[in-house]
Amino acid sequence: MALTVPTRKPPTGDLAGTPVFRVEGLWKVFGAKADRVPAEPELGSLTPAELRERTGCTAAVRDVGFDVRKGEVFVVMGLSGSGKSTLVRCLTRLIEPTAGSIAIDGEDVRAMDKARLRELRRHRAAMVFQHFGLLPHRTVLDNVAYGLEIQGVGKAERRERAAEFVTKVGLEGMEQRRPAQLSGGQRQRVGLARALAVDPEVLLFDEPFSALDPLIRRDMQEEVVRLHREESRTMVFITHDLGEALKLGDRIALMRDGRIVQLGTPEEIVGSPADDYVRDFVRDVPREQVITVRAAMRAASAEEAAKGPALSPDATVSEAIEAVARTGSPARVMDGGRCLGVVDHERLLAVVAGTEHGEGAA
Ligand SMILES: Nc1ncnc2c1ncn2[C@@H]1O[C@H](COP(=O)(O)OP(=O)(O)OP(=O)(O)O)[C@@H](O)[C@H]1O
Repeated sequence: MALTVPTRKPPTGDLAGTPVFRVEGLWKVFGAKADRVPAEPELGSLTPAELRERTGCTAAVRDVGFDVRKGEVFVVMGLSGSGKSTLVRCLTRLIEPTAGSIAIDGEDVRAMDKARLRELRRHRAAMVFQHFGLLPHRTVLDNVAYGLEIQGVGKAERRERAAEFVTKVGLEGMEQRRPAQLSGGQRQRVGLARALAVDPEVLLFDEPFSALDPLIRRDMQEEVVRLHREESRTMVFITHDLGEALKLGDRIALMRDGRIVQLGTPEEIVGSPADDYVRDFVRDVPREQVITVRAAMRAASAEEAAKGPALSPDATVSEAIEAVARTGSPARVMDGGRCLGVVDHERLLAVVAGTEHGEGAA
């Protein structure tokens, strides 16, 4: 699998740890007797097929809980039918949850009235769909301005803001074109600019790039990483593509049959799969491109701590292999002036082979 995972720092300072969304005990069950399923533990523990047989219901989301932290890209990943879209649509009640709680910035989403919900979807948590719903008779600029128009922003201001975001997504010079005069990737950029222009606190992406050819898709992924870096906007991103999840996600929730089977950083998911299902899922991932030297290092002797190439703790094993091969000596993992540990040939090969214990050094 061709994959490059950019080394990214987790959000720090004010951004770290503050939840935008907090979800607890969330269920979405489709079917006539939906309410019974979360209420009766015996039903909740059945397999999807057993549940369908016993009750005629489908539990698309089953007892899910997680936080989306401010400034992170939170990826919801899983195979088709695992419940990703249902889960993300429940966040703004595009689908009504059956049970559980959802809060945005501490406010109870399930208690919101219609007006408040409209405000939530327009201003606070905007959804970017795979087919962006561009208006064919409008120009690029007017399509981008459309979300602002709905918000009641005046014409001069919305044109100015729209122009700014057209430039931001790299479509300068195409303001007067219509959607039919654009490539698929350019249309996606218009949709992205439209979502960004309304300046929502959170952007929710539902597999926005799955219809694109691989090169344009990579372009758009890089665009999202860049926009995220520039703006630190909180993003929830649905995908069934593991490579995309690893590339974009600060954290990934891996779903199966409506449950989250593991929630963690790309490194945690690849380095310490929670069960055989996850292990199988990530089996073909080049581990050296995801696992960092912080996880791969061992304690350094006094002599090792004094010399050798220096790496940041967030450097990947792949980068370390290059440094060690170049110099022929173990690489030091440095945090400021402090040596946290070293990685040598043996440790690095163990990661590539998947036989390391990943305990790191103190
Ligand atoms: N309106 C509905 N009525 C009944 N069952 C539904 C409904 N919507 C979704 N489901 C079922 O809920 C489960 C989860 O569907 P969901 O669309 O959330 O999965 P997904 O992971 O987003 O899949 P995909 O990647 O194919 O979009 C599936 O079994 C699906 O058939």
